[in-house]
Amino acid sequence: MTPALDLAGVSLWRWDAEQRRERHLLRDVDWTVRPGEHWALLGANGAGKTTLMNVAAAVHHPSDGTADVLGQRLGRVDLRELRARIGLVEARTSRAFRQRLTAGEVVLTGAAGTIALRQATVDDATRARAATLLERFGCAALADRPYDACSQGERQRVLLARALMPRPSLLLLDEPATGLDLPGREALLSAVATIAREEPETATVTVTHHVEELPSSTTHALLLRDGAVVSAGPADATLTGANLSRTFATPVRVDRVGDRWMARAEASW
Ligand SMILES: Nc1ncnc2c1ncn2[C@@H]1O[C@H](COP(=O)(O)OP(=O)(O)OP(=O)(O)O)[C@@H](O)[C@H]1O
Repeated sequence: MTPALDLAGVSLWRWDAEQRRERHLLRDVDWTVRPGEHWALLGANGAGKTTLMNVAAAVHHPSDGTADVLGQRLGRVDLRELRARIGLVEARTSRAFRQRLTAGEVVLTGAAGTIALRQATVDDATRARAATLLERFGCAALADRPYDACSQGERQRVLLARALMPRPSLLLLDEPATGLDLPGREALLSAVATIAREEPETATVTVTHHVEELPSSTTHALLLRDGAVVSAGPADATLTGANLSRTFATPVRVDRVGDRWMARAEASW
């Protein structure tokens, strides 16, 4: 089975004009994500999570090493075609919908991966899929509501439905629960767990700072610090107090609560 993601020795650096030297954002990252796996990507602010997601989303090329996304080697393929097979939910996507689209129309734009909607190009099958996805995430009643008028939590679920329109093989969620209240967060996490159940071949990666924001479907985790992998592998073996303490450079205790995780800083006094 072709991995959804296969990164070997991936490093990425950028020229830092202030310091007048190259700055490493990723260092020698090895990472394999297989179809049907659901990864958590955790790290402190500035650890390189978004940079790594941008490699996975075929947005950035590594400066060194190789990155195969859905079996295609970055640097050798048409990125637009590859990106069409990847679902991406990030804050930037939400901000892009400034025009007056309804939530249902925002989902429809996912079919072509555009921001604007060309109604004339939308066929009945596309409309039916959009309706099914809205229903699946408890958003059927929002279909005709202006997207701008939806709550933050509703918008995130609408964006999840949008990302699934082209039946992506790889779904990338960059801090999907940020800014959501408790019911909003739980509704989102349950939507992500539903994807894991109903689209068994789809691989997902969820970026977060908080283990409490990981869906119950999480199977694996990769912990990043200063652009380097601290630990990666099956979730229960990776999301340990010792590993998270190294990742966040502070003593952390982790508890498994049912099918979720909870972490808190160990008192240091
Ligand atoms: N184009 C760039 N040029 C120089 N430095 C960059 C560039 N893009 C990102 N960085 C730096 O690389 C580091 C990693 O950034 P990245 O956004 O990947 O971290 P992150 O783990 O997603 O952080 P956060 O949790 O705060 O979103 C940061 O220190 C950031 O300032």
